[in-house]
Amino acid sequence: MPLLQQTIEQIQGIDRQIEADARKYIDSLAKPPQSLGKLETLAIQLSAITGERFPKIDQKAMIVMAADHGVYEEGVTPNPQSTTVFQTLSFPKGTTGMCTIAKVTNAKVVTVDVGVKEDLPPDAGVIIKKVKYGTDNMAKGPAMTREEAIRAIEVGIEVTTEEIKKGINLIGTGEMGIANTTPSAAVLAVFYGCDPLEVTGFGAGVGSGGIEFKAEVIRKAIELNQPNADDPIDVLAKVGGLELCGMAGIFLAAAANRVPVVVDGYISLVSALAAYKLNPHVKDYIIPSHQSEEPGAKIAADLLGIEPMLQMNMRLGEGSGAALAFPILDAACSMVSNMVTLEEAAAILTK
Ligand SMILES: Cc1cc2ncn([C@H]3O[C@H](COP(=O)(O)O)[C@@H](O)[C@H]3O)c2cc1C
Ligand SMILES: O=C(O)c1cccnc1
Repeated sequence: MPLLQQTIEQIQGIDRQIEADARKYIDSLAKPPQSLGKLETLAIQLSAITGERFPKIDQKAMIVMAADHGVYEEGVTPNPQSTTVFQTLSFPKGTTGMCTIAKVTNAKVVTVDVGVKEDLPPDAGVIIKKVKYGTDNMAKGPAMTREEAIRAIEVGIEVTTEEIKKGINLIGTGEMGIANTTPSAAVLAVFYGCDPLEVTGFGAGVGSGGIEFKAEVIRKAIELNQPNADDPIDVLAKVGGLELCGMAGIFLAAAANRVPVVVDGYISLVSALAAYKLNPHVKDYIIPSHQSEEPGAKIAADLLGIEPMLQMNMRLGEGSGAALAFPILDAACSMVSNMVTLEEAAAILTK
């Protein structure tokens, strides 16, 4: 069976019994019920995902998918496309914004070239799994073929499965790809069935035509390619991006292997939504992080039914918000592992 199909079929819902047991145990700790708020919900979700009352997330990885976009030539961003290359090469050095946040919890950074326009040096610490040299311009035709989209999703599955085999027990999703808020908005507009302007934002900067022009390019691409909203792979292939596919693969592989996966901002959320449409159980394995400033991020999170927990006015991408959620997850695990129960605490009196 092809890898994508096999992975989709492997995904099952989380264990509701363990979830209920975890709730009961956390309620028995020395605190008023639910007084640790979202730390409790996170701990319960981690237990239900892993099947462990005391979940371990001591081997963390940020997986970054990097790729370029043919739609760049329409002028949707003022940033040079070469930014994708130098930023991608900076991840293994640990010097990007996300990397500096990931360092706080000693998270490993795994960088994957799934479709950067140029050949990267083989010794740069980037995993080279290039499906093609950037997408084609979706304003002139499909961004990629269905086969290429499937291959890019499989790259995400392969890399993630490999990391899990090596012992990684917490994953965060990240991306790098100049112009990728444009396909993100296109994919979301198709899934949500709205006018692109509603989900188009500033990204890392807009060209001289502003957000209206960016939305017009997206409108044109959707009209031309007619993606089928009920077929997530068709949508990703026609108006998506290679790193969006790669990240969808990360979500699928994490869920298939019962490993928690923290979703970053707008671009990651759109990929998560595509993976969710391939198997709705994926949602159980997704842990929210921050509320990106991009207007579409809220819509994507609502469609997924998850609530971002951090309001930090961030709009960088790269996985920065996901990495920022890692210490909070550590706190949730510490709470379950180290707190005494109310009964144990009260026993001090009788000693
Ligand atoms: C220096 C720099 C570093 C970045 N790191 C992430 N992004 C972010 O910006 C891009 C998306 O925005 P747009 O669609 O407007 O191009 C992605 O690469 C995203 O990760 C960056 C952008 C820049 C310029
Ligand atoms: O929220 C994001 O993922 C985002 C927002 C702006 C630019 N790049 C990424």
